[in-house]
Amino acid sequence: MDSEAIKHQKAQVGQEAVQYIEDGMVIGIGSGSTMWYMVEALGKRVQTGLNIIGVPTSHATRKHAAQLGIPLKTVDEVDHIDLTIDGADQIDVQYQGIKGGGASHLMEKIVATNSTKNMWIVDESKMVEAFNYPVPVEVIPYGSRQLERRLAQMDLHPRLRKNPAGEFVTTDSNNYIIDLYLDPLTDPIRLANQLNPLVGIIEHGLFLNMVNTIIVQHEQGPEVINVR
Ligand SMILES: O=C(CO)[C@H](O)[C@H](O)COP(=O)(O)O
Repeated sequence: MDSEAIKHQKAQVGQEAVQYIEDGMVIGIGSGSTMWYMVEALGKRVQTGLNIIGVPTSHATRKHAAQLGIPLKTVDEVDHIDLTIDGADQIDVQYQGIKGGGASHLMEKIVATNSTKNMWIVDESKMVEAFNYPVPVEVIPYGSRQLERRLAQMDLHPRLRKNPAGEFVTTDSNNYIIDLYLDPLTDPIRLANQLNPLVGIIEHGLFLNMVNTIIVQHEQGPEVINVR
């Protein structure tokens, strides 16, 4: 699929997802380019009378949603979140996900795990047999190069993420990202179990057994997968 077709599918699925938002809901609002379209569509519904509270998962999403007049609260200011809608980098055949390509997976995972339901919205290029996308790991800057060496010793092919200027990418929580280049990654649960005990890791981008509904946009239209 070329990049124009992918962009078109992201826009379509972003608009599609807004139909699932009902008056009175508290909505977790994910991050990334697919979610950008969803936020635009949600803004239009709010401007025509929809009454919701949004809980953004990144500074970028907060800024975008606020500009459109979407009422917002932080995850600590709400007592529940009815539904979180978010993008994903890849989804495998077990409906496990990799997130964090945009470096927002820590806040996204905190919002997701505090949500009654989670929905992912993706273009069809994101659906894969086995993951072949780098797994992002958010790490404390202190000791991050030692951690990178440790991950290399574990054959996890780590690389501290840098921006085009060659500086370490920092997250909204002022941490670094180490990407693990594992291709293919067939056992994400095993990888999560390897990463969880390591000191200095705050959160990895494996979102396991977490999604309730996936909307996959195809050329012919959206496909809704009810996972759990
Ligand atoms: O996890 C994320 C950000 O941390 C995004 O949901 C993921 O990277 C997908 O982004 P996009 O919609 O731009 O392809």
